[in-house]
Amino acid sequence: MEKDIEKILLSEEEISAKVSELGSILSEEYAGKNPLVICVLRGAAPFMTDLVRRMTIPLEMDFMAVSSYGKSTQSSGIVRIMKDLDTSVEDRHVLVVEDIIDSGLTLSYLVDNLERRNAASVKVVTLLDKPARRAVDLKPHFSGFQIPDAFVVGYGLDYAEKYRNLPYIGILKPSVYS
Ligand SMILES: O=P(O)(O)OC[C@H]1O[C@H](OP(=O)(O)OP(=O)(O)O)[C@H](O)[C@@H]1O
Ligand SMILES: Nc1nc2[nH]cnc2c(=O)[nH]1
Repeated sequence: MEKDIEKILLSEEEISAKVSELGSILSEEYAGKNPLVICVLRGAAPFMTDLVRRMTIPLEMDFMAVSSYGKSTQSSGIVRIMKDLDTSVEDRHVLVVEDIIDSGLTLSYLVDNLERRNAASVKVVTLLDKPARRAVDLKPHFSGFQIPDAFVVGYGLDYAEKYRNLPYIGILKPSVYS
């Protein structure tokens, strides 16, 4: 896998420090609220499992899987729920955990969907934010790193289901996907 990486953008240590910082911020934000922390499968799984272990308050976890049509390295904007929550979000404080916001289309659909289910609040934490490519007006409430407009893999992020288990986040060599 290493030979396909052009450059390491965020090291394991940098990611770990940021996850701890976000965990502290979110523990304060959600103290006494027993939030429902939702992982958007599959990319957000490593971030979610590390993040909740840096949160020091009672919380619940659930998982959703969505699929964007026609996606390889670009979003199409059409989102379908492949696996729904097992928990009702009605009157719950919901925190959606994402690995990356790119066009924003996936999250804009998800936030809207969860708000319609009468959640008490819906907020978003993303590890990575790529604002250069936003197609909708969506800003995460909590964000780890803003990154440049490049295709990144590792720490949950894949290309064709590969590289999710890299412990760091790197920029993929364009020759791998072009
Ligand atoms: O802001 P957007 O342009 O909508 O892109 C962001 C979405 O793309 C990735 O998921 P992907 O559909 O690749 O699924 P995965 O998490 O299973 O890899 C990522 O995990 C976000 O959910
Ligand atoms: N793996 C990966 N998935 C994405 N989905 C949206 N942007 C990206 C990206 O840069 N890398």
